This record gives sequence, structure tokens and C-alpha cells, in this order.
Amino acid sequence: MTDAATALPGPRTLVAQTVRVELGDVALEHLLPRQGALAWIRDGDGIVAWGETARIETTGPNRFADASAWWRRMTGHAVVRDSVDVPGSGLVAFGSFAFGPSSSALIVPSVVVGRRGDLAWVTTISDSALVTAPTLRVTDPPTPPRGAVFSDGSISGAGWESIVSDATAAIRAGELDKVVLARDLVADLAEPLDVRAPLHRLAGAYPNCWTFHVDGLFGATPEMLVRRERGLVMSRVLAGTIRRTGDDEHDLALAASLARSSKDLEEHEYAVRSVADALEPSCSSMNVPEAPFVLHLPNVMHLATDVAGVVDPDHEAASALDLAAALHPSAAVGGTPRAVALDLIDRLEPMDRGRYAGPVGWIDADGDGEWGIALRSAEYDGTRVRLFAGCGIVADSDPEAELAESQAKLVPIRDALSD
Ligand SMILES: C=C(O[C@@H]1C=C(C(=O)O)C=C[C@H]1O)C(=O)O
Repeated sequence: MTDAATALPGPRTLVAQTVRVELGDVALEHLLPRQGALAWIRDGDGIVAWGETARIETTGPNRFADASAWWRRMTGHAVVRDSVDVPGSGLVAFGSFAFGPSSSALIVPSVVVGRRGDLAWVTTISDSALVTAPTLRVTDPPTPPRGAVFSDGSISGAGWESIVSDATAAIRAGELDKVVLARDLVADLAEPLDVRAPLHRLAGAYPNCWTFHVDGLFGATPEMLVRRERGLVMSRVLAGTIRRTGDDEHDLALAASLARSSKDLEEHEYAVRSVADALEPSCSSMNVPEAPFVLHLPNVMHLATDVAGVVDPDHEAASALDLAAALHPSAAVGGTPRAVALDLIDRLEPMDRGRYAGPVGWIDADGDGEWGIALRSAEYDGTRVRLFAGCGIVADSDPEAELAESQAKLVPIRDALSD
């Protein structure tokens, strides 16, 4: 028996009701209360939530399977009235899973507000009776973060460059092809963080990323590990990065060079293969584009490939969460071969990744959902915030350039926390 199985609560009957609402032009993030906010927003669409009707915490190698079994039981016993019936309406849980076998959680909120184009809805979820939808109001403005002081986390920049060199040596010695190494920074704030402030900034500045907050983990990730929507799956694979200069013409030339760079194309190919291989057993057909496109973000550009598939209806364990479990950790955050890369990360990285680079997102009662990779992210507790960034290392990676790349990847969260 696993840790989580012993802690599994007995079957409870959740009652959920979804009704349409008119949100006008109110942004989802403006509805969030200061405490207990959950968020998943992209380009104005998504779901935000608050309150907590149920939760499961899981750890260890079975953290995904235990959470998935719990969710099946909860949804199997639930009473759901859903007049909207789109992915994300009805019963939903938000979740965040650790990169390694440590603490992970699924949270069933008590109120969820969603938007999908012109359609908006509110869902109430309770333990016993039908609850009428609350009147939705724009909440008090968040308190902006003040006085952030940034310092090295577990390792200095120079120290990290030296472990990048160790990794390239291992790759050149033929031990593996690619490993993703990460580092952390610490920010100390003058007052406890009101996480809504960075969420507002991230959702505004990075509209083509998924801005999220689950249980103290927040960020704006450009990488979709897996989206499942009515039998269709999609995974956006990123690997291969170039920093932006702020000069548009120069950036376009850099984008063209990125799309031709054999180092970046090689690194990218490893990541695409790892995703396609993991999705294949659950799909009846798949589309893996032959060449990547360049994804432009305000701070960096990435080589990107959208892998798509049709879920095999006979495949049982193919909810969005099951697929995320099969995909994690992809070569975008682990490496190739996976086991050798994870072992090298354990040996070289002097920190616990926590929930950085793990799956973060949501699942509904049909098994549809979206799980991003928690990148461009941070974990906070009171006044202390830990920011993370990592880079894919291949044989000819240059440690100094990788450090600069990691700094560019820290920009979204740094800016979101600065005065
Ligand atoms: C690991 C991170 O990013 C990943 C690594 C990339 C790379 O090395 O080119 C690009 C995108 C992500 O898949 C991160 O942002 O922390």
C-alpha cells in the first residue's frame, strides 16, 4: 500500500452545479480573493477558483496514480448539474505535482469561474447540498510586492556554470545525450506576498503563456505538457532557446538562426521524440510535425512543436492527468535518456526542485484538462519566494551562455516581483 492510499478519504458525495454568467470585460484574475486563489489563465480565457471542498496530497513514485484514482472515485460519486458542458465546466480539480517523488496535491475548490471566448460560467462545489452561485464581484486590488531583494539560491552563478561544464563532460564521454540543469534564486520581500499582484502582471505581460497559481506555486509557463479536450490531445514541446535583444529586426534574424542551429534542433528533436513516444500508446493516431516553429515571448524565443493525437477510446488510463503522468518528466525538463539524465540531475544539482518543472493544471470529471510544465515559476511562503530556471545542456553547450539563458528565463518572475 502506498502512503497516499492509506490516507485516502472514504467516498464522499460532491455536489456541483454550473450555470452561465455574464462577465462582460472583467478579467478572470480580477475576481480572485487574496487567500486561497487558484488560477489558470491564457489570453483572457481559463478558470480561476477559490475555497476548498476537497483535497488529496500524494507523494512518492505513485503520486500521479494515487491522485488519479482518488479523482475517479470523487467524480464517480458526484452529483453534477452542468448546463454549460465544456471542458472546465462542472466538477474540476486544480493540481500541482512535484518534479520528483515529493509532495503533490489535487484541490477541489468551492467556487470556479471560467471563460472560453464569449462563454462564461460559474461552478459551485460543495460536500452536501446544491449551493447557489455567488454574485461575482471584482475584488480589492492586490497589494504590489515591495522591496524585493534577490540573492543566490542553492548555488551561485559561477557554481552553476561549473556544474554545466561537468554535464557537458559527461555528455561528451557518451554517458547521455541531453540533461536539463536548473538553478534557483531567492527573493525576500518587505511584506508577505499577495500572489494576485504577480498573477495580474504575468497574465498581462505573457498572454500566450499559461498563468497559474496552485498552493503557493505560481508562474506563466509557455510549455503545455498535455491538453486533453474531448478525445483530442495536444502537447507543446519547447526546447532550443534564444534571448531577445529588444531590437525587433535583430530578433527576427536571431529567430532565423535559431531555426537553423543544429545544436538547438538536436536538443529539440530529443524533446519531441520523448513526448511522441510517451503519447503513442494512448493514441489511435498522431501528428508530429517535421520541423519546429519559433515561439516569440517578450523575454526569449523558443523552438516549438505542437504534437497532436486522437486518444484511443479503448485505452483506459488516458485522462489528462494519466497522460501527464506518462509524459513527466519529458526531455524538456529531464533529458535523454531519461533515467541517466535524472540520475545526473540528482548528482549535480544541489537543490530540491520542489514543484518547479512538474505538471501544474486542472482536470474535469470527463478526464479533460490541461497540464502545463511549471516553468518560469516560483514557490512562495510569506515574504520568501524561490524562483527557478533551467536549461537543456547538450555536448557543445557553453556554460556562460547557459547562465545568461537561465537569467533571461527568470525575467518574467523577477519583473512580476519587483517594485
Ligand atoms: C527548463 C526550462 O525551460 C525548458 C528548456 C528550454 C531550453 O533549454 O531551451 C526551453 C524551454 C523549456 O522546455 C525553464 O524555463 O526553466
